Amino acid sequence: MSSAATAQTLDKNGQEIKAVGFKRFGFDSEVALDVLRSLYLRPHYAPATTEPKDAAIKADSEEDKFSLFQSKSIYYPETHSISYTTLSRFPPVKLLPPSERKRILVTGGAGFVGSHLVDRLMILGHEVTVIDNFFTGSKTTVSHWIGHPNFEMVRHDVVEPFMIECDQIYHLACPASPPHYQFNAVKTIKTSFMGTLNMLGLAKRVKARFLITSTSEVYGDPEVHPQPEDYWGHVNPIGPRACYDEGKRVAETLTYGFQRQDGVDVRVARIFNTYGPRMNPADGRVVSNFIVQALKGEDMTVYGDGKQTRSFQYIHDLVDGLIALMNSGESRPVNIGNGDEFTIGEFAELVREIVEKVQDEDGVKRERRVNIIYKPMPTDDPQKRRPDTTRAKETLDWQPRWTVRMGLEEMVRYYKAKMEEGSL
Ligand SMILES: O=C(O)[C@H]1O[C@H](OP(=O)(O)OP(=O)(O)OC[C@H]2O[C@@H](n3ccc(=O)[nH]c3=O)[C@H](O)[C@@H]2O)[C@H](O)[C@@H](O)[C@@H]1O
Repeated sequence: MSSAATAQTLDKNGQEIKAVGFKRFGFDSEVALDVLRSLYLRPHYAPATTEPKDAAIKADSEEDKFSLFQSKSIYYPETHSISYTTLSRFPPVKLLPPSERKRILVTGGAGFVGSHLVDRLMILGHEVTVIDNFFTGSKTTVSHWIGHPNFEMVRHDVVEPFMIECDQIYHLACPASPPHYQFNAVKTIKTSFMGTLNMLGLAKRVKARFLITSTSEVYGDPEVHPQPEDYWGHVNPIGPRACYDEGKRVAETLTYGFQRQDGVDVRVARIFNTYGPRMNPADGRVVSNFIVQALKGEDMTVYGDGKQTRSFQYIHDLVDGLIALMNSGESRPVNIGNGDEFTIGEFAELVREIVEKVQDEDGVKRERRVNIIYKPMPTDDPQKRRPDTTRAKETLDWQPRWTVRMGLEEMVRYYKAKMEEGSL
């Protein structure tokens, strides 16, 4: 077994990360990292720390203890079939007094970002309702909460109105990876426009605070570097990415329209490239592609000459930023991203090195070192991207803590365990 279970996760200042989140703006979002890990990493990488008190259900082994809080899928290669398990016991959640317990709606809550946000809000003791149409999201990302009294999941497409009493709305629903959002461009822009209109209408009606996850893509192929929030962007309105970029731009316009006209309490997060466990391996984005390719021993595909840049943020930093923004008084757009910028060529080499490190720790023999190969550049692919996060630092007191290396190591372990189970 790997030594990774005991490996330390160090932040950008070399301090160990034991918990994520913080108490800020009257909202406590702090959760022990091992508790979160017990919801997505397998036992040999992250033993669960929470011991059940009841002797009758006390687990015999690390493996049993761990599986108390995580649903599993077991793959049977002979019949190419899969068996899903459900939990008989839920991860412990905080007992909040009713005055502090919020009713929170998360649209797109079964997606990659949504599921991590849901984990955090649930552990913190809030009542969470997820709506998702499962186009890119999956029930497996939140299956460990299904049946919990504080949790509800509804199959619903945000292009149709939805009614619920709630205090806060995190509006995440929209396909976000270029191959997915270009698959049905009309549906993507419809989701951004109609979905945001419906959720803003709901926020207005029930007087909920509304947060939309916008994107760095509103800056298009930027002529200003790094990108501050007051940069208006450089977007091709008729190109293949426009359904997403312009969709999110109009969603922001709607959001501020409801604020000005109807007094809706709004928050706008512009999220920069984010990665982490539960990213769909077939997502098509660069981090999942590179890790899966390297783990499978396949060539890693760099598009173009690999000189374009991106700045990668780990999922836990993003969730910290989203929760801080939601509970703050900042209603202007806020960039949430990590300023560590890489060329895609450099990034391919870093991912390859980290995959090899994790394989070596686990005693995996490689047949060969994977190659990095070059493929045509997609149309309108932005040449550079790095967030200016001064506003988030000043108004939210938020800064990313995870190094790209630390986040990548964890994500590699997550995908590797999935591959060993046969579910990837
Ligand atoms: O996160 C963001 O800020 C936004 O950017 C992403 O778009 P993009 O930056 O193009 O993300 P990727 O598809 O991961 O591509 C990053 C870079 O890697 C390249 N790439 C991608 C995949 C691959 O296999 N190889 C490769 O070289 C792409 O051409 C691009 O230059 C997503 O579209 C959005 O969800 C998101 O809002």
